[in-house]
Order: sequence, then structure tokens, then C-alpha cells
Amino acid sequence: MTLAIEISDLTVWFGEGAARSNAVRQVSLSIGEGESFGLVGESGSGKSTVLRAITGLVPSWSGSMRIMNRPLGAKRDRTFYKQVQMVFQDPYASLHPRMTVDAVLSEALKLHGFGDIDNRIDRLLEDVGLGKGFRFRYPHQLSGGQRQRVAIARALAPEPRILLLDEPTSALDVSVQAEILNLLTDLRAERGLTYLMVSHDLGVVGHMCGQVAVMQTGEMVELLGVEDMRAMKATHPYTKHLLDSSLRSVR
Ligand SMILES: Nc1ncnc2c1ncn2[C@@H]1O[C@H](COP(=O)(O)OP(=O)(O)OP(=O)(O)O)[C@@H](O)[C@H]1O
Repeated sequence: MTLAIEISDLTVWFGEGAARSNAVRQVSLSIGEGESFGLVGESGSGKSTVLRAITGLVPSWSGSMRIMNRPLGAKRDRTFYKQVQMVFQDPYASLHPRMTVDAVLSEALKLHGFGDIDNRIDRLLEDVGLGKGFRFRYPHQLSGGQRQRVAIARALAPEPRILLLDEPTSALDVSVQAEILNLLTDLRAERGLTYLMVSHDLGVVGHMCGQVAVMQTGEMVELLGVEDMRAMKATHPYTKHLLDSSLRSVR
């Protein structure tokens, strides 16, 4: 199986000398193409820092990272952003208030050199369950769930192989969360996408992911298949604590 994401001994730090603090310590993980992998753990455990390291947004790191068999260096190139896209937690902050849906999507498509923009925009909107009627709306004319659908459409515009999902539903109303998770599940199945998803919610990760890594204070303390997670077969005390406290939400 091709590995979409391969991370070995990733350490990320902020500050230098006496001020240095390691936000991520010696994290290793492998995600096969088409798989969905969850990173869970309490606030500050380093989950988002792993995603930011992949996207080249941390100043200092060691170890190795490979995407679709290509090693990542200090800078991310155009090929990287064509293969890897991110969906952020807050769809209110991630869309420019003065840009219509049309402007957001055409900008993303042009950036990646696509022609046939009109048809592609219509198709992207269909793919995320919005339809053409949303094309000329501004963010303030959209609900939170609709905004997140636009953010997902923008991420899909370059036809990526991998989506990095940073708490993609935690800013949404509970009633809308399941709709967005189902959309992401369908898109992965249809397109063979690979997901690396950060969440503090084991229920969400249990629904979406085949494998789950648990992080605590920068370290990966446990790697579980979702079946073992559902069967409560954790070995690390912290994972047991997480499972106990979210038992009711794990489906
Ligand atoms: N730019 C930065 N400068 C200094 N420290 C940082 C910076 N970004 C993150 N950190 C620290 O790195 C650690 C990990 O943070 P990170 O945001 O990755 O955690 P997280 O598990 O994603 O938490 P959350 O669920 O709250 O987003 C924290 O201690 C945080 O304070």
C-alpha cells in the first residue's frame, strides 16, 4: 500500500536555549493512501502543531516527514499544496467577508492553473451539497454549516489527495456536525482521499477514522485501531481516562 503520510521522530519546538519548549516530541505515524487517521488529546497536547509542521508553519522541527513518498524540507512547494489541503475549525474566520463563494472558489482554481472555471465551480458546489444557487452569496449570507461546506469545496478545488482536518466540526451547532462529518465520509469514499483529522472528541474520531493516535503533552502515548477503541482495549491510563470520559459519545 502507498503511504500518503509518513512521519518519523517528529519533534517541534518553540523558543531556543533556556526558553525552548518541545510542543511535539518524537512522534511517528504512517497513514496509507485512502485511510482516515485521527489525532486526539487534550488542549495543548500538540495535535494542531503536528498539522502545522506538515504544512510548513512551524519554525523549528527535526525528524522526517514524507507526503506521497516525497520528503518534506523547509519550504512547501506548489506540488505540496496541490496534494495537501487543510480544513480549519472556524468557517467564520477562514472565509474573507468581502469575497463571494464564486470569488473564493475561482481564486483557488486559478491558483492551481485550472481552466473551465465556471463548470468546476458548479461541480464543486454540487459535490459539497450546496448547488449553484449559493455561488454569488457572501459569507454573512451563509450558515456555519454552509460556510464549512464552502471551505471544504475550496480545499477540494486543487483535486488534492490528502485533507488535513483541524477540528472541522467543533465550531458548528451539534445539529450540523453530523451532516458535515457525513459529507466528509462520502467525499473520502468517492475520491479515495486520505484524512488526518485532529479532534478532542473521541466520538467524532470513532465515527470517521480507522486508526487513532492519542497525544499527551507532546507525545503520542497510544495508537489504536478504531475497533479496539470501541471495544475499550486501551492500554495507556490516559487513553483509558479519555475513553471513560467520552464513552457515551463513542458510536
Ligand atoms: N507559536 C507558538 N509559540 C509558542 N508555543 C506554542 C506555539 N504554538 C503552540 N505552542 C504550544 O505548543 C503546545 C501544543 O499546542 P497545540 O496547539 O499543538 O495543541 P493542541 O493539542 O492542538 O491543542 P488545542 O486542542 O487547544 O488546539 C502548547 O503548549 C502550546 O502552548
